[in-house]
Formats: sequence, structure tokens, C-alpha cells
Amino acid sequence: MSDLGNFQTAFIPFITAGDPDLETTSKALRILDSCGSDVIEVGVPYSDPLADGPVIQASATRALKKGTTLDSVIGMLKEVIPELSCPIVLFTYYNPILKRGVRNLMATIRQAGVNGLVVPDLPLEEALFLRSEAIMHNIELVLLTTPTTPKERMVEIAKASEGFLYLVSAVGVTGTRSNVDLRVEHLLREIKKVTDKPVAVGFGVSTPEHVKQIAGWGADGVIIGSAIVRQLCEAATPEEGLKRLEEYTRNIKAAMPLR
Ligand SMILES: O=P(O)(O)OC[C@@H](O)[C@@H](O)c1c[nH]c2ccccc12
Repeated sequence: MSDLGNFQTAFIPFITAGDPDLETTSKALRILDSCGSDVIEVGVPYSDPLADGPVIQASATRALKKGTTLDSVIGMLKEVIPELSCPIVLFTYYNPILKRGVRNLMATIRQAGVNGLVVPDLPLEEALFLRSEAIMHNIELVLLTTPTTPKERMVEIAKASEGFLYLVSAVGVTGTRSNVDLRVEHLLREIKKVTDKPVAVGFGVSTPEHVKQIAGWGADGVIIGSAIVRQLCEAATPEEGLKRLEEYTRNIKAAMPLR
């Protein structure tokens, strides 16, 4: 994944697996892929998503109520990944990994065809252990840095992150904001001084204007989660949700500037 969109700022959508159901998720993955997503983050629903705002929390709750588990998500991915052209990054909190066992998880997701992993609540001290296990299984562990991460810690995170670096653009939880935090421009400049790895910006992004602004500041990729999840969950039926998803994704992709 270290070659995010070479000629165009990369579009990285996030989707909660199992909301409204796993069959719709697999159809949504095909749509996101065919509409030109460069990487897709697939979220494993979790009961205590501390970093998530109301939209993704509600999405995880619905998926869990449908009985979605780490195993059923991996089973669905194993089916659909061979039909996709873009890499898949599994998104899970740390607890389900510890319960399953790090080595077992890495081997299982690799075998399913997953390329990368994001663990939002992973402490940096434990990231290095997880990173070595991930590398052994040819999985890229993507790390996150935030507007409040101290400079020296951000340098360590940038060095250790595989694939790309996730720059969280805003303090707080996920969820669409009306404006992108202007500090992102400075943060991107600071990060680009210490690493040549691609940097993708997420949190609060939802409109073509946001995307153009972030790309104009030099981001290699833009991550959109809550606004993607809303296309599906605000629709009356899964079919209508998939139509809304396709329309929204084409809109955003069209706004991605060439670099
Ligand atoms: O929902 P937003 O504001 O578009 O932000 C992306 C975010 O959803 C996705 O990357 C993500 C989902 N859950 C997370 C938890 C922590 C960090 C990031 C995430």
C-alpha cells in the first residue's frame, strides 16, 4: 500500500462490516472498488468503540445485533477479496486481537487476502511487537498520529508505520465536521519533513471541498468513514443505500485532484 494513488490523491473509504448485513457489505466493497477506491478500510464492529463518534458507534451496534463477528467478517472478506482490485485494510480495536492471539489473527487475515491492519487504540509501546508479527505475515500495520502527538513521538510513529501513515485531522472522535481543522496543513508539512511514506488524512472529512483542501495541502490520501457509513444507514433499503453509496463515492472520487 506504500504506493497510494501515484497520480491522484488516494481515496480511502471506511465501512463497518455487517451494517446493515454482511451481504450488503460485500456488495458495497465491490462498488467502492469499482468506483476507484485506492484502499478500503473494513471495520470489525466492537462493543466499546472509544474513538468513534455517534454514526460509527450506532453502525457497530447494528452490526453486532446482527451477530457480526471477527470470524464472519474474515469469512466474507475471503469470498469477496479475489474480486477486488484495491487492497483491504482490516480495522479493529486491540481487544479482539488479544482475545484471538496476535499470531493467529495475522495468519488468518493474511490467508483471507487482507493487506493491512489499523488498530486505533494500540499503544505505541505494543505497536512494535504487533508490527514484527505483522511483517512476518506480510501484513502492513498502519499507525495513527494526531494533532496532539508530541513531535518526537510522531517521528517514531512515522518510522514504524507500514504502508501509509494515518494523520488524524481533529482532536476527539470520528464524525463529519463542517470544516477541516486548518492545523492539518502545518501537521502535514511537519510529517513530510521526517518521512517520505504516504500520509493519509482522516476524521471529519465528507465533502468534495474538504477533499480538495486536504489534497491541496499535500496529503497523499483522504480517508472518509462516517459519511460513507451514512449513505448506507440513512437509506430506506440496502439497495437504495448501495445506490447512494455509489453516487457519493463517484462524487468524491471526481473531486480528487491529480498530483
Ligand atoms: O468517520 P470519519 O470522521 O470520516 O473518520 C474516518 C474514520 O471513520 C475511520 O478511519 C475510523 C473508523 N473508526 C476509527 C477509530 C479511530 C480512528 C479512525 C477510525
